[in-house]
Parts: sequence; C-alpha cells; structure tokens
Amino acid sequence: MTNSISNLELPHSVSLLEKMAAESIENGPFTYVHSGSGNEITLKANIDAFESWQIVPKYLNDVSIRDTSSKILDTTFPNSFALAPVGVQSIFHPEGELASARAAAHYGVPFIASTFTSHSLEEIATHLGDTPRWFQLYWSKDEELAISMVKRAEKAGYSAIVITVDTSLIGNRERDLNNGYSPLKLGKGSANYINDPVFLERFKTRPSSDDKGVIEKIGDVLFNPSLTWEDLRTIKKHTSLPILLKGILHEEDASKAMDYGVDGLIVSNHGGRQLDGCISSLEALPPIADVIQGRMPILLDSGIRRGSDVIKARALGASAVLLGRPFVYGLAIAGEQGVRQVLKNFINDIDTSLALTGCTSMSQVNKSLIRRKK
Ligand SMILES: Cc1cc2nc3c(=O)[nH]c(=O)nc-3n(C[C@H](O)[C@H](O)[C@H](O)COP(=O)(O)O)c2cc1C
Ligand SMILES: O=C(O)C(=O)c1ccccc1
Repeated sequence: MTNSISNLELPHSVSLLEKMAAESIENGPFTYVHSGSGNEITLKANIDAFESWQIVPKYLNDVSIRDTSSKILDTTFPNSFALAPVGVQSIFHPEGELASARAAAHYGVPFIASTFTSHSLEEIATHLGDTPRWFQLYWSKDEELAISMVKRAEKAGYSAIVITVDTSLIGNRERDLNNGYSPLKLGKGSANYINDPVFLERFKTRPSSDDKGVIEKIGDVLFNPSLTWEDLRTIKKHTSLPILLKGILHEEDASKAMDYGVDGLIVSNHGGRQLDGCISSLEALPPIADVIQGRMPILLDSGIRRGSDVIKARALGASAVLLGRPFVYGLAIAGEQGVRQVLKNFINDIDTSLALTGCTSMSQVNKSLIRRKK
C-alpha cells in the first residue's frame, strides 16, 4: 500500500477505512489514532449510543431540494460538521495538517486546528483559503504562551477559540503505553511552540523541532491541571473571539459555562481517549440541551461515523458535529486525496440521511424524529 494513490476509490464504511489505514501505516501511529484509554469501554459506548437511538422519519414532504447547512456563531457549516482538532498529523502522512486542511478547503468544511500540530497554525491557515477555521487551545501552564497562541490565531484568521477541558493530563492509553509509543516524545507536534515568540524567549538559541530540550519543555507546559472556571476570565480579557469549551459532559458544567459567558459547547469525551468509563457524548447531550435551552450553540463529537449520526445528534439538541477518526484514516491511506474521499462520502451520506428522514433542512430535524430503542 502506498501513501499516494491516484484514481483512488476508498471504501464507504469507516470499519473498512480503518482496516485499510491499519495496512497503510506503522502499528504505533495506527494504534495511536484507533485506540482508546483503559479498557476502551467509553470508546465502544460512543458507537453503541448511536445504535440505541432510532430515527422515526416523516414522509411525503417534497425533499427534492435540501439544505444540510447550519450556522454556529458566525460560522456557516455547509454540511453541519467540521473537522475535529487532531494533533500530530504528520505521524499519519508526511503532509499532515496541510493535506487535511486542503481537503477541508476543497469542500468548505470548517477546520479546527489543534495546539499540538506538526505544522504551525499560520502555515495551516495558508492552505485553508477562505474556509472557516477555529483554533483549539491546550491552555498551557505557561499563561503568557497560551495567550500568545491565541493572539497568533486571531491574526491568522481563526474565528473562534476552542478550549479543551477534558485533558488536564493525557488519558491512560494502555495500548500506546504497551507499544511504548508517544507522539509527544517524538517532537512531531512542536510546530506551534517553536514558532512562538514567547516560547522561543525561553531558550537562548533557536531550537529545532526535535531538540530534546524543546520536547521536554513542551511536555512540562502542554497541559495545565490547575485550571479553574475563574481562569476563563483571563482569556476573555485577552481576546474578543468567541470561546467554546470542548469536552463538556455534565449538565452542571454546561450551566456554569453559561454563567461564565462562554459562547458555545462541544459535548465530547475526546473519542474515549481520556477517562475510560465515562458517559458517551450522545447520552450526555439531552440533559445539556435541556439546560442550555438554545441560548448557545452545542456541538458534539465522539462516535460520528455516518450521516444518520448527524441527524441523531441534531435531533437530540446539537447544532453540528465534529468528524474525528474517519478523516484521519483517509489521511493515513492517501493524504489529501484520502481525506477528500472520506469527506465526499460523508457529505453525500448526510444529504441522503436528511432526505430519507423526510426533511429539507437541518433546522427541521428535532426531537419528534427520534426515539430510544426499546
Ligand atoms: C489522533 C487523535 C488526536 C487528537 N488530538 C486532539 C487534540 O489535539 N485536541 C483535542 O481537543 N482533541 C483531540 N482529539 C480528539 C478529537 O478532537 C475528537 O474529540 C475525537 O476524535 C472524537 O472521537 P471520534 O474520532 O471517535 O469520533 C484527538 C483525537 C485523535 C483520534
Ligand atoms: O491524542 C489526543 O487525543 C490528544 O488530544 C493529544 C494530546 C497531546 C498531543 C497530541 C494529541
């Protein structure tokens, strides 16, 4: 299997994509994307949750013209999904985020750049054209550095900051630990650090991305387990961009987010990679939607695999979703072309699912169209 397949025809199901990705790249990076933490109970629960809800379609509505878009804050999501922030994409394909950014731009799918990318946020932006982009922040222990990254994101045209709250430290990913595989230690996600003026100030000479000192320093400051709700005030002081919290699962946290002036939520358990045994994101969604009552947008990820999943998430209260592992499999198989194929198939599936639910627009998808399986 090669990493550059022309006239490519990728399978339509994520389980087959996963198999092809496993054959395309080394075991270390494949296991890194594929696996979850602990006994992978939450990883599995994410998929099971989508199977435990059933769409109840309504027919004879003239669905010949359809609109799959949704608007979140000031961003239009043409197909009601964006690419989830995924770090260190060069472990899957040498072009990493640049390939996935170009594929996203091809379809106008909004792109969320991770803090821990293989290419800098500025370079990624140059591959996105005018496609909407948000920046996901791992709020560093080094506050000045965190703020510097936010300022850089503003300057590079990122229109929202996504703060991931479920990663006070990295989950116990047993398979990666057994493999002795850690992208953090490989220096493959250093680009935003070694291109940051504040980070560079901490060094006497300009370091390279795989410099041992750099890797150690990033490891020291990447996550910040001492963060509290009050710290949100600091970030709001330094940016006028909207702020979304990614990783919210408890309705009391959703309510607190409202109190602290957050602009949106991403209901997520990080794809079952953080706390194993925690609730699936789809199960967490209805109580959160009840608390929020439409006062801020709610997005959801963790387990989105096909178009009907988008309909289910919308019916239970999410405005849009994030696509994670499936696009990474496309990247691993064939770089930009691989991601393009995954996006094309997913976009078609969303449109088909909307029509077959009996709706002409995502705004018509509501609670009346979904029931829990008995
Ligand atoms: C390889 C990999 C790297 C990830 N890196 C990040 C990251 O840097 N920041 C972040 O907030 N989430 C990260 N995530 C989590 C995704 O944004 C998303 O929540 C998750 O993939 C959703 O689960 P699913 O892919 O099973 O649908 C990563 C996920 C994977 C698979
Ligand atoms: O692997 C992840 O899920 C993740 O969020 C992450 C964390 C640090 C570096 C790269 C990715």
